[in-house]
Amino acid sequence: MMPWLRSWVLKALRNARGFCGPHRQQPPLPDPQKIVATWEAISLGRQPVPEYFNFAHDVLDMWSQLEKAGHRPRIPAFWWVNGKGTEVKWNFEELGEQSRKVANVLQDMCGLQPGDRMMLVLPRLPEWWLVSVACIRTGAVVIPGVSQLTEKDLKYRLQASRAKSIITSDSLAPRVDAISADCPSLQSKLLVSDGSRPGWMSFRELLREASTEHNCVRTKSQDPLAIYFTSGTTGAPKMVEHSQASYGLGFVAIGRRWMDLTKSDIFWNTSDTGWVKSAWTLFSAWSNGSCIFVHELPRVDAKIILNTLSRFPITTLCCVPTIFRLLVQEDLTRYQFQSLRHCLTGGESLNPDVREKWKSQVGLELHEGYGQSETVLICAVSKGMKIKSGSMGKASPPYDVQIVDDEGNILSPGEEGNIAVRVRPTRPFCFFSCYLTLLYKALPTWFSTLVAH
Ligand SMILES: Nc1ncnc2c1ncn2[C@@H]1O[C@H](COP(=O)(O)OP(=O)(O)OP(=O)(O)O)[C@@H](O)[C@H]1O
Repeated sequence: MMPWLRSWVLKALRNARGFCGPHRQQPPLPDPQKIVATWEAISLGRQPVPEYFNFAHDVLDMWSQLEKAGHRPRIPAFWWVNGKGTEVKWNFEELGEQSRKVANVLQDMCGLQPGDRMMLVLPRLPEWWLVSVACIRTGAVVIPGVSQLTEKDLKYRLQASRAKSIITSDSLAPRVDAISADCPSLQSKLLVSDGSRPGWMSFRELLREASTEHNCVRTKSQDPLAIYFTSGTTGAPKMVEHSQASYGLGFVAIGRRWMDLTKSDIFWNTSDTGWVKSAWTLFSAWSNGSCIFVHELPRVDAKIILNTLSRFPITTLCCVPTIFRLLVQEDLTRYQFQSLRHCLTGGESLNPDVREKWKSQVGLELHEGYGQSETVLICAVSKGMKIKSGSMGKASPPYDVQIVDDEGNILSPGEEGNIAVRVRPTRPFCFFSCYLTLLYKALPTWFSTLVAH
């Protein structure tokens, strides 16, 4: 064959097979607004959930490409400060690189396979966000916990979940050592520390050596992503499993509508990393291309929070009502929050007095939201909604939320009852998959919880 003809045939074949060689031009990147709008439509239940979905590959790596192509302002994707002058800033590309390294550590050093479970108990350190993303890259199921867990709590959680690996810091490691002989499933322990400890692998050392090359696993939308233990208000903590889609896609619209997040926003949620709210922030902020801001905040201190809000260009703030109660006790006229424009709260009842004080001194409303470990956001006061004292807002789509009696009958306005989410005939995709032992099928038509206030 003539050389020019051969090269023409080869080129045509390559293009026909979708070969990504040097001759083939990459298709132009879609408009970020259109991509987020598609994810948002899925998260509102208006479009079907795709069969395969992986947040790290489909969302974070997409933002990394969009960012490289100049479709995002030059703000970090992750911004961590410790209040002592140390800062960590990653854009989406750097976040991708770092989390791929962690994925290699989890796979090669901890032997984690898709579906294996890893317990993640760290204070607000950047490693928490890296491990969360790395678990998604490897298909490992993350089980976050708070640093206050006692030996008994740890033993219960490790035994019940049959976690294969745990990653934690110096303060919790002795408690894990005290009970690990009773947890036969636990095969590897990673320590996030500048020191070392017998029986533990040094996470930071392994990370230094790890490769940045990693192939993200292809996960189905229904594959497990995370297991949360509920607070145990009404009995022993239950193990709630969420899927790749329920968390990975379930927060896009919540991020847009309740949190009012865009690719230009810098979002600070002061929540402990062990609470679901930390994961809620991760998925809602990053799917909308926003920056997650974190202060190490070893102890809750109103002055530190107010100074941080004055010093950094934080646009969106989320704290539990208890923290807002502390903040409004300070002299807020001494602070200027140049960039702050939207405030959120949830996790416990908000006292109207706190909302009014915040509004009168800062000039911003507090937008309340309500949800449980089993759900994403159930109802909320979205931006622009009329704020009524004592109300937690309106149903957050795709949920059909009603107030029902103990038999599941819908009550009239003004009657006291249970907050209920309709789960039959159509199960909302963002609802939890199952309690680890109690199958979803066992639930009645309404999933309900006693109204707490
Ligand atoms: N805006 C809010 N106002 C009042 N309470 C809230 C609000 N948001 C969340 N909550 C509380 O947080 C709880 C969700 O916490 P979580 O799912 O961890 O477990 P739990 O329901 O407390 O515990 P368990 O199911 O183990 O008894 C809600 O049930 C509710 O009591």
